[in-house]
Amino acid sequence: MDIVVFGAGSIGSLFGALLARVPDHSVTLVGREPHVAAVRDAGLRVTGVDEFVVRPAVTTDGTDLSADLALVTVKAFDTETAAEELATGAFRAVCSLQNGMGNEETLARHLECPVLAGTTSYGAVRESPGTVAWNGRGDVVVGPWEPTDATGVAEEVGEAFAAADLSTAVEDAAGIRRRLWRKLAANAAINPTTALARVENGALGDPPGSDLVEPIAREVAATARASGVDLDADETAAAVTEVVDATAANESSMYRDVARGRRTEIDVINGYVVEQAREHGIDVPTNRTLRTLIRTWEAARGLREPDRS
Ligand SMILES: NC(=O)C1=CN([C@@H]2O[C@H](COP(=O)(O)OP(=O)(O)OC[C@H]3O[C@@H](n4cnc5c(N)ncnc54)[C@H](O)[C@@H]3O)[C@@H](O)[C@H]2O)C=CC1
Ligand SMILES: CC(C)(CO)C(=O)C(=O)O
Repeated sequence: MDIVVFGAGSIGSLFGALLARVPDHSVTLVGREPHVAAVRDAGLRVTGVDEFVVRPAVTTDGTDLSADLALVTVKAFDTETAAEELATGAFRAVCSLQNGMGNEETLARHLECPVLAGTTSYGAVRESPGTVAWNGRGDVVVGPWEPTDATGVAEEVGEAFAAADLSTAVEDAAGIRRRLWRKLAANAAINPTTALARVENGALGDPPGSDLVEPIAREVAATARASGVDLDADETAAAVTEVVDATAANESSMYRDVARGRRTEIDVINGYVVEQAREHGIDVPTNRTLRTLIRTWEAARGLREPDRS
């Protein structure tokens, strides 16, 4: 399969490298300098879980590309620009592997090809130009964003991932939405709390940290149900606790963003929960407080405009 990976940062570089190992796949990474120059000069080095070097095609120009699949791996606040650039090319399908919600709607607004949603628990950090650290093996799930199209394409993408030895599952549209909401619950509970308390995920496994996990997860589950996605509150809270335990040694992505003074994905995580809850007349005070705290930090650091609404 011909695959463009749009956003050759941490997870994009890892997926690009794993897919590029398959002789039948042809991979093009779209990224920024100096990473692109380093990959062009010496290849893309993977360290950690497995160590290898691949030589995918690489470019800084995301326009006028064509492939069977475009994998979108930019941070959520860059999805709009990515979609605009991808819309100048031609793809059989585009698939987001991003965290948070709303990325698929943004892609569908700009692109005519079928949009797939994806979620992954693989872990990666791009440590230096040309090198990505593969920190954790996980799984990847894909499915069509809309119920009416793309089931066949989702199966093909699943096969392309499986050929790269990625642990892959394919869901229908209802199934992938449930998966995304479940991941959203984990991100809503873990990311802002660990970022604000400056702790690894495992600190939420016991009181007082664990006291926050349940109310956040329950608010997300209630919002999901109001949005037509059947998430049981007890199961969701238990699933989030499992993620806390499984990733106990991790610094969450939001903790890393805040520690490095970078903008976070708060808008598509707790921000999304607050917006959806408001539409359905549900109160989500814990999510609202966390969203506002992280937004306050971003505004104070000049990473976002102050909210006037
Ligand atoms: N890193 C991880 O282990 C995981 C990340 N995710 C999600 O995947 C998404 C990406 O995360 P990371 O890879 O950690 O972020 P990252 O910041 O390391 O990578 C994104 C890359 O996209 C590049 N980019 C953005 N716009 C571009 C454009 N127009 N043209 C070329 N390059 C562009 C950026 O320069 C950056 O290198 C996020 O939504 C994140 O939550 C999901 C699962 C695991
Ligand atoms: C699941 C979790 C919380 C693992 O760290 C994650 O996805 C993130 O850090 O963004």
